[in-house]
Amino acid sequence: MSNSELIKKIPKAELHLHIEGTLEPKMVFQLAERNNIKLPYANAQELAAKYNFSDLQSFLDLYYQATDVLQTEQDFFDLTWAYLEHCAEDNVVHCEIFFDPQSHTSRGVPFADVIQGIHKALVAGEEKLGITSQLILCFLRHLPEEDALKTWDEAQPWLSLISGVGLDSSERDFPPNLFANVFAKAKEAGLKLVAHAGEEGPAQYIEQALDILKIDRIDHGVRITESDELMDRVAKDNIALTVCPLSNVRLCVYSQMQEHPLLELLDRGLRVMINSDDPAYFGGYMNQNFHAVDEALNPSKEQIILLAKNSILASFLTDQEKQTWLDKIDSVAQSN
Ligand SMILES: Nc1ncnc2[nH]cnc12
Ligand SMILES: [Zn+2]
Repeated sequence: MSNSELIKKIPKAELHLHIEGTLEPKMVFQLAERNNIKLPYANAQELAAKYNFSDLQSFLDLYYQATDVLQTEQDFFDLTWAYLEHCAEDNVVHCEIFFDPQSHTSRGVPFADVIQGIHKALVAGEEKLGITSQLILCFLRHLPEEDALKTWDEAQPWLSLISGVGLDSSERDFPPNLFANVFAKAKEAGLKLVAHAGEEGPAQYIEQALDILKIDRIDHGVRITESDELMDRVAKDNIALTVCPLSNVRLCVYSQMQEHPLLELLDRGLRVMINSDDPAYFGGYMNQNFHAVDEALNPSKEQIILLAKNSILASFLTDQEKQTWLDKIDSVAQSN
């Protein structure tokens, strides 16, 4: 089997995916029309032509602007359903999805509409496509912790639909320790904890996220390469890094995919896997990320299999569910 076939056939989980980052230019225009919103672009091509980013902030400015078209429960349902169809195509069998409630509630969209739209699509995804999922509420770190605490209060009636909390948005100058209180509350409530750290920010932010926020999994984390000591610690403790190769290149963390440290991290024993982050903006969904890595870094079959296994191992599935998928991965890997 070629690497390309293996990538298509192998079951995998996606653990780093912002649902708002799946809003394709075409859907921006469809929703703008449905919701009577005037956009500052003539058409979807003109909007897509702006997707030329110099860093994280240049992307976030456009990303938050585009989310304005998401207004109703139906919009959130349609957005999530479209993503699940991509999962089905790419053999993503389980996904753990981020959503940013503050970017919607700040515009007057009720929290209930956001979460119910997403949740109903996830339920339909399991029924109709056999894809399992979990939901992770992300706090926006460019806003004060007070705002995150208000969002945490708003989330209380919906905690049964949420598996974890995360931390995203502008990383530089917004270290994890600013969010110690809200993460402590989420931990107390028994939720899983994740945080973007070491995407653009320094390796110390990864350390803070582990030591102060007590996170279970690191999002991005690629700047861990700056600290041998931290790499050893994270490998020893089996803390996973949800790496996003196309995102890192499109946001200029690396100037080209050939420079990406994914395989070095994997060979060093870190639990890394491939994710798409904001696929509508960065050039592709799960398998496009795998193919880009395959082309630039020339991984072995064993490395591709390990990346898929790590996606399952680092997920918040039960041990039994994990074992079922690991066995399926082995059987696909052994079939020629
Ligand atoms: N790559 C990313 N980093 C931080 N915040 C984000 N929000 C959406 N995508 C993000
Ligand atoms: Zn992200």
